[in-house]
Amino acid sequence: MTPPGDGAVELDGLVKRYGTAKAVDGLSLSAARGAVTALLGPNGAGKTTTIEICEGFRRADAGTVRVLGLDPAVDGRALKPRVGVMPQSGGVPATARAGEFLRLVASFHTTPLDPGALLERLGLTDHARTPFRRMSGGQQQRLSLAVAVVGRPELVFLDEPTTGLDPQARHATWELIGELRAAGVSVVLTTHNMEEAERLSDRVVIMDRGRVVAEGSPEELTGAERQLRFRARPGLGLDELIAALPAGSAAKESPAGHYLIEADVRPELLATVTAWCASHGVMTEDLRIERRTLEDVFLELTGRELRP
Ligand SMILES: Nc1ncnc2c1ncn2[C@@H]1O[C@H](COP(=O)(O)OP(=O)(O)OP(=O)(O)O)[C@@H](O)[C@H]1O
Repeated sequence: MTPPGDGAVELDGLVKRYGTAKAVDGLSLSAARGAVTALLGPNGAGKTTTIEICEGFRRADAGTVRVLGLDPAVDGRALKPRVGVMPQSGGVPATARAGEFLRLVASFHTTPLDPGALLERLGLTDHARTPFRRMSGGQQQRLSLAVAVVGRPELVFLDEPTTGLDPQARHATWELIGELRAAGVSVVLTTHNMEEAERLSDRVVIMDRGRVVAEGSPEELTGAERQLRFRARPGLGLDELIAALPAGSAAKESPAGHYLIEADVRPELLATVTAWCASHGVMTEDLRIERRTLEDVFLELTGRELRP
């Protein structure tokens, strides 16, 4: 067990202003060693700014930053060989050829991964001789990921590692991140993809407007409760339905024709809802019982949707 305060990343009261706007507004978080921590939030939440401060690319205006116990603004040189960075875009010179560049980066490290094998598993073997600027966006992203991990870092920062990737490339990336974790590497990633956050992370830090609005394991955040969803004709009399449900149940229609029932979902509840629909001549579609999603959690906390 890592003692408190000895995480891979420890941020306390972090503030970053651009002009008069606060991109990061008193943010504190801890990312445990050997775990995957996701910073999840909508566009403009301050995720990239936070991660760039941790990488030493930007200076904070206030607060403390510790990365592997060091201050990236001061100890950049000591951190460089221990930390892998995948920026949101670029990070590789425009004319560099994928294979050569990856081998070059590998040569700076004492026990690198095999660059050829890494290209292979990220589906880049056929593009090993392609200059970075001629690669597609998805290929560039995968090469940036390879560059971030080839030196077997203790900690990697991945800024939106799968945005824009096709499903196959996304799964290859997820698999690689899972293997990093299994090898004891600390991973801090940013995403607006809830599925990604839920599937990959030990801990999710939900950010909004430069602040942490919630954090915990995906299970802690979404809770054990189930909810019932179905589609049916718009404008059902929900007050009447709620009256038929156990006390404390809630039901809403949003958008039109999409219904959500938040209640203690047991077989009796299901029977009550379907019986109520039958007695009102309502044909339901897509009736399903599901756990709350991180999207629901975000909506509840901020009143806004996570999706851009
Ligand atoms: N160099 C900059 N100059 C001025 N404002 C900036 C700069 N970089 C970011 N911002 C602003 O700071 C806020 C936070 O941006 P940031 O890129 O950190 O958010 P993000 O959560 O990573 O968003 P996204 O998901 O869109 O990448 C935004 O309002 C953005 O417009």
